[in-house]
Amino acid sequence: MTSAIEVRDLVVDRGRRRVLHGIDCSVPAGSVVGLLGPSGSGKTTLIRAVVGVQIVKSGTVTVLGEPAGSAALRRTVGYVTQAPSVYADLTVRENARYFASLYGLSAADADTAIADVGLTDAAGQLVGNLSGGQRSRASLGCAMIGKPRLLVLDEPTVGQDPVLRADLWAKFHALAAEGTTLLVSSHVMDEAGRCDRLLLIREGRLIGDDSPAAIRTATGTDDLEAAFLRLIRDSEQEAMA
Ligand SMILES: Nc1ncnc2c1ncn2[C@@H]1O[C@H](COP(=O)(O)OP(=O)(O)OP(=O)(O)O)[C@@H](O)[C@H]1O
Repeated sequence: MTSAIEVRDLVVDRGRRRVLHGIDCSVPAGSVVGLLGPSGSGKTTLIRAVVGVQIVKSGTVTVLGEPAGSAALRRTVGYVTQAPSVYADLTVRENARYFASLYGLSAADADTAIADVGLTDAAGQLVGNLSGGQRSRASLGCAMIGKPRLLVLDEPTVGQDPVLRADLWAKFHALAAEGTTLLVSSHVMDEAGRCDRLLLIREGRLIGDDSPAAIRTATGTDDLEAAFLRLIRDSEQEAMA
């Protein structure tokens, strides 16, 4: 299977601190890959390197065959940050139609994206009046409109109720089945089992890179949270040896 993302020996410093310590990983095309780790472990920094907005100290990040951040990737990579990037003084529909127009797409395409994120009933509402969870879904819908080949989502399910979270994950897999690659960060371990593969990061180092099933087998536990803890312990023992 071809890789949508190849990260080789990536080192990133932020401020005076080393935040990523030589990350190596690849993300297979057409899959949903979860990037999981505790708060402050480096998920957003790795994501920023993938979308090409992070200054890197050394190493390479290749996205869809191009260096991360290349002009050629602007139309093919979608990025949804933790802070919703939609206009608060426009309605959901106006936002979606605006982003659709940037891609030369129709009002119907905008309406489809709104439906995909479960916001049809709120389409006429000003984004500024939406709940936090609705606002992040509006942002996600707008990022999906241009049908990017790679969709990078930083904690997209924060603040969503369980039914909506399940719907969003079903949508992610439907997009992957059509060939889109999704890199989805989360610090909620119960979402890990929904991914095709997992990248487990801790203190700027990758301590797991496999399918949930393989991680369960390797750690001898069905509970992915317990598996993660076991991998942390193993990596600490390795570091001390
Ligand atoms: N602008 C910055 N300047 C200096 N250090 C930063 C900056 N942004 C983040 N960091 C540090 O880099 C480290 C990794 O942060 P990052 O945001 O990548 O973690 P994260 O895993 O995404 O966390 P969270 O789940 O809380 O979003 C943290 O120690 C953080 O304090």
